[in-house]
Amino acid sequence: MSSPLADEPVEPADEGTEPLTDDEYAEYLDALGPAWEVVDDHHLEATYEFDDFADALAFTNEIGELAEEEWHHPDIHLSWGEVGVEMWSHDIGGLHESDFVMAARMDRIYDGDD
Ligand SMILES: C[C@H](O)[C@H](O)[C@H]1CNC2=NC(N)=NC(=O)C2=N1
Repeated sequence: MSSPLADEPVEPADEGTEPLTDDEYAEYLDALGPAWEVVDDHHLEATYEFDDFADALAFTNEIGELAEEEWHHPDIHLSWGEVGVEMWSHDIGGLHESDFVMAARMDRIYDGDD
């Protein structure tokens, strides 16, 4: 079941915006699925599991299309049966609401609800 966050627009941070603090991002993290964690108060991380490389590659391509549509891009590590994702706002050097929306959108694709 994906998060209502996935229905929010992806509105990347304006230049000069401060990254979210742990208190500020807590509500967004709570709204995401259990796959996601915040690392070093800097980025979101998740690992999605698949039956084989072909399925992992297909998912990689789907989230790549999402990233291009929204012009907000994850770092993706593609392996046999696994896709590792890191999500943060490079322009501000940390986390923004748009990163949590993207994470929820990726969950929705993984869950097949998209
Ligand atoms: C130059 C280009 O607009 C920027 O690099 C955009 C593209 N995609 C992006 N993706 C992410 N995750 N963070 C950014 O700051 C970002 N900025």
